[in-house]
Amino acid sequence: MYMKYIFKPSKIHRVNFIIYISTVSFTAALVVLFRSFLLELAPERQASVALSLVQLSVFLATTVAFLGWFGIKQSRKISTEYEENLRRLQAAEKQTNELEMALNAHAIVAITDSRGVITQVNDKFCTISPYSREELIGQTHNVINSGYHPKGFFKDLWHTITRSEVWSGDVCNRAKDGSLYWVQSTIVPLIGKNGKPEQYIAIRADITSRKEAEAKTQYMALHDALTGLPNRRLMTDRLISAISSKGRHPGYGAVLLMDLDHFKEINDMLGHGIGDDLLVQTTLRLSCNVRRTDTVARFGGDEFVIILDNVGSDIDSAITNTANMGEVIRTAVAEPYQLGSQQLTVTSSMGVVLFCRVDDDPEELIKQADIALYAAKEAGRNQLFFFDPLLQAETIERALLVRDLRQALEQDELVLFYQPIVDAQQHIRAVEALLRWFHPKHGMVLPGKFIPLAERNGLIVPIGKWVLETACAQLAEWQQDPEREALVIAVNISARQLSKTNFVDTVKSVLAQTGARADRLMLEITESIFQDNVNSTITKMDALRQEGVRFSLDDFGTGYSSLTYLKRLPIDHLKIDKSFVDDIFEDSSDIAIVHTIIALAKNLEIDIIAEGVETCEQMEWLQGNGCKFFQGYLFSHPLHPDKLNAILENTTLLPTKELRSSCD
Ligand SMILES: Nc1nc2c(ncn2[C@@H]2O[C@@H]3COP(=O)(O)O[C@H]4[C@@H](O)[C@H](n5cnc6c(=O)[nH]c(N)nc65)O[C@@H]4COP(=O)(O)O[C@H]3[C@H]2O)c(=O)[nH]1
Repeated sequence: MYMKYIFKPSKIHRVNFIIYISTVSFTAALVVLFRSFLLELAPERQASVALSLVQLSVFLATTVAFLGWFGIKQSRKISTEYEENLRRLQAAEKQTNELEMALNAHAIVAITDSRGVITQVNDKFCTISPYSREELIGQTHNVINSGYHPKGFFKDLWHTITRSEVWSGDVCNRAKDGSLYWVQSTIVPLIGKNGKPEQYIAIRADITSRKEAEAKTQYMALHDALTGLPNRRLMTDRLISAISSKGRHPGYGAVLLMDLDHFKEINDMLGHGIGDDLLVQTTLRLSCNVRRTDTVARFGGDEFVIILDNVGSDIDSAITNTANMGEVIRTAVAEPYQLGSQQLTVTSSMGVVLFCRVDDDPEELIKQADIALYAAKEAGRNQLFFFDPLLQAETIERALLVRDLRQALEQDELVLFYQPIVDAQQHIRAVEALLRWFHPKHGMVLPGKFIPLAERNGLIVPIGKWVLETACAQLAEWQQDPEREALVIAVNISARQLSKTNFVDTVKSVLAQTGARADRLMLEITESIFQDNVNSTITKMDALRQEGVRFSLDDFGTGYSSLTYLKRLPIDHLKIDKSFVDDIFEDSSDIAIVHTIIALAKNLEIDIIAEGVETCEQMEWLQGNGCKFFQGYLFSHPLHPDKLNAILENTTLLPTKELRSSCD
């Protein structure tokens, strides 16, 4: 196409050559012609004509010379221009080839006619699709339509390119083997003579891996890494849409907040690997026991949120259906788990709240479900509680109490009271350390109100350590006085404290720091301690017993049956719970239990302490049946340390003369 703008140099040389030859021939012909012309002239005219001819010849020769010089100059100029153009052309061709190669190496290219029928594709298109060229040409792009995009997407695309505008966007296509791939596509219309697009060139880049990475990042931002369940963020989104759907589909939905009972202990005792395994297995059970439209999400730790869509059109059916679904979940979770080499049974507690209004607040619903869950836990776990507005006030009160309890230690608001434990002669042989909290606003708070709260949030560990330090400091003081040095202090130890791996070291270091004798310290544990990891508990007890520390088992017979463990337990005393003592004259089965406990203790050579003795009759009956030690209001209420020390100043005999005489 460039040929019309330039001459070929060979042609120019040929023209110049012809001009030269013609000029020389023409001059030679003139000379011959002039010569014959001169010869025919009269001799006297020959000189003047010859001069004129010479002048003409000089003029002609000059003209020819000038023409020749000009011709050469022009031809050189044309030749230089030609070479320059040729060089440019070759560079342009090279660049075009390189661009084409680069385009083919990186882009998927297709050319279609104005109807979208494919007329050309490059190799890349065939590789990615992977259809052959023959299979593609003559087809429209429908052949790779993935169905991923809504119809409007391609409508917009066509609308843009038929208006002769360039369209760009990300498109998901389906390959011949059915897999999906993503391309970043630019479609350029080629405008024909009529001013309308007559072809389209689609240039695309494969962005499948980028899209996959984006999808993975998005998945990770919205899902829990361990279980793969929707996380708190996605759960909130789902809850928002479930609430807003109530405008279109009236009726009730439910939010169920579930957690595993004693998960923390399992994690602490069996390790985080087992804990994780338990969460994954729980996830499977939850997912298998909800409907496809429901959402199971991990809220954090061992807490799961289940959004139950459409649980009923009226409140009664919603409550019944939700309770049934909750029961299915609770039962599924309670099936034994195989965790590594061990089998474990874990129960769950659930708090439920129903919603039916489009303006329900998702955060508030979760808070209410949490309040209901808290209530389910308080009521003994392994059950489902519906949210009740009355619960809310109680929960707020408890939350405030926990806030204050955190400061109670620092603010010196805790005091250790002591309740005497006497022998049959009412000599004080030991005292039980019982915690009292003097709240600046509420006055004295009993442990029944704050110990369970402290257990729940772990505050019992620092509080328990303070109790141990205070009791041991008291022991060390009594050790200086021969009258009181034989006294023993019983300290309540919670399961949470005992589960700590450093429990033995903590007790030993408190004994060392205070200088208290180990054999004057009695640790009171309850049967609940044996729910988990009995072997580790026994090992810790053995280690402390070797130091001289004694153990008593509190609330015996009220909770988990530890009869099987009783034989293995390194305990020195068994405490008969107040509830049995209360009923020894009322309930024949309680009498039988007390008889059995006493007989059991005798066999195992363990001393019995009867707790909650309030009457002389109770004491006489217990004494008559082999009980040696007694604790209860009959002898003394728990006493402030000053009061106790005042009593113990002179004697360890309780100064309750009236009591003794009334019992005599
Ligand atoms: N009605 C009646 N009650 C009697 C009688 N004799 C004793 N009691 C009460 O029965 C409870 C005996 O303590 P517990 O079984 O160890 O039960 C304790 C113990 O489990 C826990 N507790 C108290 N102090 C501590 C502590 O320092 N650490 C831990 N972990 N728990 C503690 O709180 C529970 C309740 O303690 P308190 O309220 O002091 O209640 C005490 C005591 O005041 C009686 O004759 N009649």
